[in-house]
Amino acid sequence: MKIVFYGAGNMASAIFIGMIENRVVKPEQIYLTSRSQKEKIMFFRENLGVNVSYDDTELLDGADYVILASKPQSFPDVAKRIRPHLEEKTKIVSVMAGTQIKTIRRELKTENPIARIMPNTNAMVQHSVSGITYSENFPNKDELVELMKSFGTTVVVEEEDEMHNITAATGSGSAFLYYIYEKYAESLMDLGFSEEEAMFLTTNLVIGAGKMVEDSELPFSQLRKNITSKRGTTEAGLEALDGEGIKEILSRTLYAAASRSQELSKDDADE
Ligand SMILES: NC(=O)C1=CN([C@@H]2O[C@H](COP(=O)(O)OP(=O)(O)OC[C@H]3O[C@@H](n4cnc5c(N)ncnc54)[C@H](OP(=O)(O)O)[C@@H]3O)[C@@H](O)[C@H]2O)C=CC1
Ligand SMILES: O=C(O)[C@@H]1CCC=N1
Repeated sequence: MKIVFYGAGNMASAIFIGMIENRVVKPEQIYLTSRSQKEKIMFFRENLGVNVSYDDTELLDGADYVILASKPQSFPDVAKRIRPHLEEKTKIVSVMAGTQIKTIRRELKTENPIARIMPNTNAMVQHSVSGITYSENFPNKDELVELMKSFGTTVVVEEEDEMHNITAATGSGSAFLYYIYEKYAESLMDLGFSEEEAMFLTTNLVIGAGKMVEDSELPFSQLRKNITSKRGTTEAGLEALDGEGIKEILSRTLYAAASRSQELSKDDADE
């Protein structure tokens, strides 16, 4: 199998590192290209043993999958590179937020099978939860799902439009959680901890809570209740959090992200 990544940035590298670490593909089956940051992809060649090239003929010759992993705004340039060399057998898989299958088809001027996936950077530790949707002519869907299992779990989305919500929930989702961790650590500093202490406490709290969520069969609400004593410290803190409208804040956050995905799909949809 030959898998070619157009773009080797944060998301692509999380995917191919996850694939290689899980031994689902061999490094020599992976080809990387980028726009200009050659040193970065040479680093991957030296450290992982993947192939690197800027020759589109060589890259696309016999490719089974082409992964579109640039920013949506760079896609027209990527499409120009791919278009003249795309073979009929090559399946196209896009990780780009918002960019619709019909837009990819139009830019690449192709009837080739296209899938859109929406992973997250937890792919690097094989814990992405990724949405996936396919064009009608996509063959052997199981093969792609198996490949994706190497970097986490997958959720098949029947309607492409549902990808907007998946993008908000999981594509962007870990960034929202990291931001909460950041603010938690900053608030510990307000309480009087040093930066080092605040980072140490927050990091271990997050790791421990993650393991509890993984190992325990209890819902989040029960895990919370198990910590909350009547008229105790946790109850006091939770009342303050609820008073600030934590649920509404998170709803607005997710709504803003999903709306941006919709806007991105309109930007490129009908020009
Ligand atoms: N980051 C994330 O958590 C997630 C990102 N996504 C999607 O993944 C995509 C990439 O995001 P991310 O990895 O964060 O972005 P990065 O900026 O980290 O990476 C973008 C990559 O695209 C390359 N690129 C740009 N233009 C071209 C070109 N003409 N030919 C070949 N390669 C090109 C860049 O090369 P160079 O470095 O040389 O400029 C770079 O390697 C986006 O579409 C985003 O919506 C989806 C889910 C999660
Ligand atoms: O911020 C973005 O647009 C991309 C898509 C999901 C995560 N990162």
